[in-house]
Amino acid sequence: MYVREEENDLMIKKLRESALKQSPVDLSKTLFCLAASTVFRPVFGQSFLENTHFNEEKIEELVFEAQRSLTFKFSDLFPIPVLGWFIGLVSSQNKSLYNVFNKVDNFLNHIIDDHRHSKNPTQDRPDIVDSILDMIDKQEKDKSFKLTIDHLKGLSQDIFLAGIDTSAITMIWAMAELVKNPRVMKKAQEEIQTCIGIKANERIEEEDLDKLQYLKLVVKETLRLHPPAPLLLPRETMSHIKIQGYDIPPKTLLMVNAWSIGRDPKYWENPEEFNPERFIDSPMDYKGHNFELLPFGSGRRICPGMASAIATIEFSLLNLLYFFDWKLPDEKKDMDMEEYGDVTIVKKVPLLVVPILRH
Ligand code: HEM
Repeated sequence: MYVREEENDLMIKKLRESALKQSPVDLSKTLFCLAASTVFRPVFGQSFLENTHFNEEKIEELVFEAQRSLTFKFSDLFPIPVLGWFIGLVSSQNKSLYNVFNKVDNFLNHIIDDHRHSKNPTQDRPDIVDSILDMIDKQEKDKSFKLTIDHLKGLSQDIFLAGIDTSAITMIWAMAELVKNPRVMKKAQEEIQTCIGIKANERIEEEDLDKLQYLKLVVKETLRLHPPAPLLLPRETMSHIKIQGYDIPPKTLLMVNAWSIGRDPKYWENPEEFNPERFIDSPMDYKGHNFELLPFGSGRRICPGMASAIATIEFSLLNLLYFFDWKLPDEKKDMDMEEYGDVTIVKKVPLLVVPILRH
């Protein structure tokens, strides 16, 4: 069975208990944990979550702390590098960056130590860290390229910082939009009912996703309105360029505002409206070919995790909509859609909703 299926089964089991009690659940937390374990297990294995003090909550804290430290630095903004560095020093920006780097490095050391020394590896082993450690140990000495622990740490850090919260944020916004727009929720559930029906084994499988079209449009519309990385990742010009009459010298930091492009009335009709139907019969996709929709970036450095993220997001939404109806807690009148953040944009107020059992 796939990791994704196992993790969703676990999530549904816990949500069923809340549904029986008719108590609200913090879906923001639930979906962050789901995204964390779905990304972690194939790469780092389950055992370090069990063998060390790093649980999903600690990981969430570390991911957000590290991402906050990635926002603009004085050294990025001042043309004379030493001046930016000096302001960073007196404002203690350099110190906090150094502290976060140490925390992430300490976390990665834990993972590597756990893989090197754990006598009783639990499920999911060998995982990707095991495979790379094995390659490091067995590589020939005279090769010009040498794979090192630093390469392993770099790869792990990329996956850790780029792969977890982005998927979680998308699922959270998708569920918030669905609860806020009952027409869309109903239509997505009707499609599931028609195309999948009632599963005899009460389990959703990844293959079930192939039968659904509208759910995929819901995800696309969510990524238009709520790209998790609103400014993508910074780029630097390699040579002198001219954009719309502006001269841009080499080595200039450029940001692409995918958030505002996705809401630009020049390209989108009623841009603030959550309307997945806008993509019916439209060739527009998020794979980097249409510059009106760039949640994963474009070009050579487009997000390498796109296919995996989409599968995780679509599959979890399918599970949530197949097993439950969703409503706001009685005391709430409307869904709060306030956004927060810069490197990533999260839903500021946790998504508190009540699951009602369908199956
Ligand atoms: C909805 C989920 C996700 C979104 C919206 C997203 C978005 C992005 C964006 C905008 C970039 C920068 C691309 C550019 O500058 O053109 C990026 C880069 C990256 N993403 Fe994702 N991502 C997601 C999920 C993932 C996952 C699941 C992984 C890995 C498990 C991942 C790994 C990476 C890595 C390693 C990079 C850096 C690539 C490079 O610089 O060459 N991402 N992502």
